[in-house]
Amino acid sequence: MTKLLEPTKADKEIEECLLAAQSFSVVAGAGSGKTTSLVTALNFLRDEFGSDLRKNGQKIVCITYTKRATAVIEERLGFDELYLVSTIHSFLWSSISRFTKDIRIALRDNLIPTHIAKAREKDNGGNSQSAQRARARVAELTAELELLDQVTTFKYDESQFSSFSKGQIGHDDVIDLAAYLISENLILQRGLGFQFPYIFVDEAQDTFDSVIAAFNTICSGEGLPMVAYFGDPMQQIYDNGAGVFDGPAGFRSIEKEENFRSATSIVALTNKLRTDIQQTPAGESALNVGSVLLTLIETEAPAGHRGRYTPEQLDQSLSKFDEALQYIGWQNNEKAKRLFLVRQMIARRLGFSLLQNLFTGVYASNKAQAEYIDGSHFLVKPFIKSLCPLIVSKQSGNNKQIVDLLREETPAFDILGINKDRPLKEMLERANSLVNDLSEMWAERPIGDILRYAKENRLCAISDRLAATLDREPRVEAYDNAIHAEEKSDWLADEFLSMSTNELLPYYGFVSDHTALSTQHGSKGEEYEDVLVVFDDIEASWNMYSFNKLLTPAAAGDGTEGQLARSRKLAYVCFSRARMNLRIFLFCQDAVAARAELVESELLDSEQVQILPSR
Ligand SMILES: Nc1ncnc2c1ncn2[C@@H]1O[C@H](COP(=O)(O)OP(=O)(O)OP(=O)(O)O)[C@@H](O)[C@H]1O
Repeated sequence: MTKLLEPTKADKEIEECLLAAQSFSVVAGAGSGKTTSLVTALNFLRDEFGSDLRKNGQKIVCITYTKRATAVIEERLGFDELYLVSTIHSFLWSSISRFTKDIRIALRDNLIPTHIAKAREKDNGGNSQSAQRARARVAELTAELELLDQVTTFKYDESQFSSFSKGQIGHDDVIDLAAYLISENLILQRGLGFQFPYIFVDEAQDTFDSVIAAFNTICSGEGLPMVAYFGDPMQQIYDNGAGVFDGPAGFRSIEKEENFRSATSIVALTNKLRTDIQQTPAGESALNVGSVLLTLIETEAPAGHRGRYTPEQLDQSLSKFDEALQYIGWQNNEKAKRLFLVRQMIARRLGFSLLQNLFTGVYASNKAQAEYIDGSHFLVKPFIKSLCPLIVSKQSGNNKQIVDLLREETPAFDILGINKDRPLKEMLERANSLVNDLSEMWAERPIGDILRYAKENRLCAISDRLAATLDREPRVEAYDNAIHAEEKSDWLADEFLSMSTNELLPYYGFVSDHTALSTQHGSKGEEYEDVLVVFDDIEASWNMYSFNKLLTPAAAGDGTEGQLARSRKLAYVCFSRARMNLRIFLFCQDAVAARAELVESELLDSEQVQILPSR
């Protein structure tokens, strides 16, 4: 059912800007309907100027922060080719990738020398590890610089790191490279400005400064092209973000003061976390008080290494979490989204800690880690795409789904594939017997055996890299980072293949977004009826944040400016995801003192703060 949208003053102002081809920035808090206004504006442009734009072969570009947001907006626009909805990385790369010569010059004259200068700053000439690493990095980059002329094409395949001499541009470098090329190259500016006369940027607070500057340069003249930013400085939760996102000279700043998402008690809390914008509940949500409740969970002072819990203390803290869930009556609230600072906290609760440790440990490169997080790493991909869904279907007795999965993902069952002439009945029987065997092996055999079975019986697509890994002997040498750093993925694979399958289903559930657990950063842009935000600084063990110091500084001590700003913004993002009911768990060491401080600070009323009774 489509929601009835209330007309807002901001939408009127946006229309005026679009008709006058004037750039603008919409600056507004959480739940104010920025994304909604963005989609409304894109539809308005289609109605007003769509046919002319189509005739000229021009498109409206809309930059989103995540691929998920891209999909949502594309759908809301009816997959119309008038729009190019894209993440910033793909948009920038598609804009510059043809300019091989210019890319080479930019790398030679700007990007690589900048990297070299940065590495030199870390070299004090001494023998410390960081100085040695910095010198090695300078040498590596200098060698890359010399090989640059031999590169015939440059590519960006979403990998995090660049290998310039192989023509590979990494995630962060794409941004710097494109921003540099656009701001230096008038032809590129004009070309982009003609092709995309309207540039829309959602979540502008987390868009890189250099990109905002580049878009502003493209749109610096009178009339089209124009740029429209939508964002909230308070929701800047990634350090690369601009925070502020003014348009080019002459832009109009548009504000929205409504909050259409959250019930009034939640808006009252989020208003207290900021002073720049104060929201008024609006629309249907203004009719609900909803509820906010913070539960203080007292734990012992950490007795482990570097201020962490000992394993026993960690167990205690996990069981207190379960007790607190019972205490607030949410142990069976399946729809409540539970937000945690770090993935390891989720892994512990869902049961994939060993996998999490492996893919964030010494054998995992940053690339391996990133691919593990999105499920695309060559070792885990067959499980995410085929084997876990097959086991889940088998467990729930869904035979039709088994056949569908096999047809979609497996060469041997493809209706146009090698077995296309075999009778259907025979294929179904074969599918059944293979999945039965798979399911029996699953409980007993290590991951390596499962993959070999899947490979032999063509149960899923197996990449060449995985096939080679399955065929080689395990490495017998003890891992030595000084010698084996380049080949560490062998040790990663060997350990993975020897593990049991126990943790694969919970990991698959999390990666496929089938669980109610999410990272706090990952909740950005989303909304849920009920939200539980979990703050345990000790378990999270991420010093960049301290929610105890943010919320109860007298009890927990003063945080650094950075810690407090980051924690405040993330808390704001998390709290503002809730439509109706917000629950917060704050682990602390002196619950009575923390409660008194919280109430005195007037962030929450006394009936909104409770202490988990000790057993
Ligand atoms: N004009 C409106 N009338 C009624 N409901 C609205 C209106 N605008 C937005 N909403 C509703 O309010 C909620 C929040 O909207 P939206 O996600 O667009 O806000 P946002 O500002 O982008 O949020 P955030 O910055 O927190 O991610 C959605 O459920 C949306 O349907």
